[in-house]
Amino acid sequence: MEIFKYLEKYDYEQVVICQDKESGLKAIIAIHDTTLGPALGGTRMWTYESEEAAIEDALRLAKGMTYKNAAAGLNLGGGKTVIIGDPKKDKNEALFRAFGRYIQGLNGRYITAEDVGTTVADMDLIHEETDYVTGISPAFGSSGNPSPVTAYGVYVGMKAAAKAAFGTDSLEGKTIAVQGVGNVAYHLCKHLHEEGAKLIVTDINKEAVQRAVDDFGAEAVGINDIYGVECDIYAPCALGATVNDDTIPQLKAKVIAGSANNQLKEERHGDQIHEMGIVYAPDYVINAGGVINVADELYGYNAERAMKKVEGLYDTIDRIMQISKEENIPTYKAADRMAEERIATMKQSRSTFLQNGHHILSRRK
Ligand SMILES: NC(=O)c1ccc[n+]([C@@H]2O[C@H](COP(=O)([O-])OP(=O)(O)OC[C@H]3O[C@@H](n4cnc5c(N)ncnc54)[C@H](O)[C@@H]3O)[C@@H](O)[C@H]2O)c1
Ligand SMILES: CC(C)C[C@H](N)C(=O)O
Repeated sequence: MEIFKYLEKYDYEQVVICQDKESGLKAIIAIHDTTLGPALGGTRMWTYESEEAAIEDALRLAKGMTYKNAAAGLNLGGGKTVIIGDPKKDKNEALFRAFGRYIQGLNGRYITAEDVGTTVADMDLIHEETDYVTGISPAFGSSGNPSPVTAYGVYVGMKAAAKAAFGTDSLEGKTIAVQGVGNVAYHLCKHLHEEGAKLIVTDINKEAVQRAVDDFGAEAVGINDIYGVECDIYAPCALGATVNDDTIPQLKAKVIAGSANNQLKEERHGDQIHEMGIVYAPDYVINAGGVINVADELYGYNAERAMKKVEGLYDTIDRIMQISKEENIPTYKAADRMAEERIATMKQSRSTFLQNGHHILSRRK
């Protein structure tokens, strides 16, 4: 990867490579765009095939957060961190505290939270070194684990997508194929089960699968069988790029709606599913519940206010579906336009110089 060429192409602001020999910290903080406010995005801990793969993931995820935060109406820019390591084996106190010190060094340009492989306990360790972290323990007045809220947002967004495909937003009797039943998808399955949906699940973690089978009567299938199962909705809730050349021909679902980030391997896959008549709920719109929830901490956390905003994801997805239908454009394009227009408008309106400029962090004590 020619890093500066890539940064220039997608207009990234900053990439910070963090190393701490004693604790084993190897992290990449990517800040994509801070037009709307400080970059807020989670920290992923994962075993990457190569350093290049880790940098690429951080960059793609950071750009996704710019669009997610903009489309969700938040006054926040986009950033993300990846920590290279095995979340089961490589975590230690010093690692997260060293990472917290790097975040503190950015002086509010980047705020972190949970993502795949990190937990509230990890955020609490980061919090020992910096205030620029959300999703810490509720005992600190924080919102805690964002996953159940993300799941609720995916649930209401899925209903709006179902309305576009089936003419009703009821999920009762619908068959939903859930890929990955981790933190978000477990709670999503709970909502779907309660509404009377039939669940088909898969996961590389056998215990996670068994929990869904036991708790929700889900049917378990093999890792690669999930794409081709007879179902109404495919819910990608593991990692990204699962809508691709290999999987699209297998899909029987009429709707794609799940929590994973970067579901389309490439944009052309979004065009392809649109032409096939598959209704796609854009990933960064439907999965914004968690960031909406943690962002509320910056105003002094109020669960009721945050949940009301998360419920609004139904209307946002509904609006995207309408634009897509009226203009016959893929839903991902309708969502991108919505996000880009907000950033462009705010860039214009915030360009006036203010000696005492106000921003979202001004309210923090
Ligand atoms: N946690 C949040 O609040 C949040 C918010 C927005 C988006 N997301 C995104 O949603 C997705 C899930 O997040 P999470 O927090 O639930 O993570 P998680 O790690 O708890 O769950 C992911 C699950 O996917 C499984 N998995 C990994 N690779 C798989 C594969 N190839 N096939 C099947 N299963 C596989 C894992 O074993 C795990 O159980 C991620 O893409 C994340 O970025 C999460
Ligand atoms: C800020 C976090 C809740 C971010 C979350 N992992 C996401 O991808 O939206």
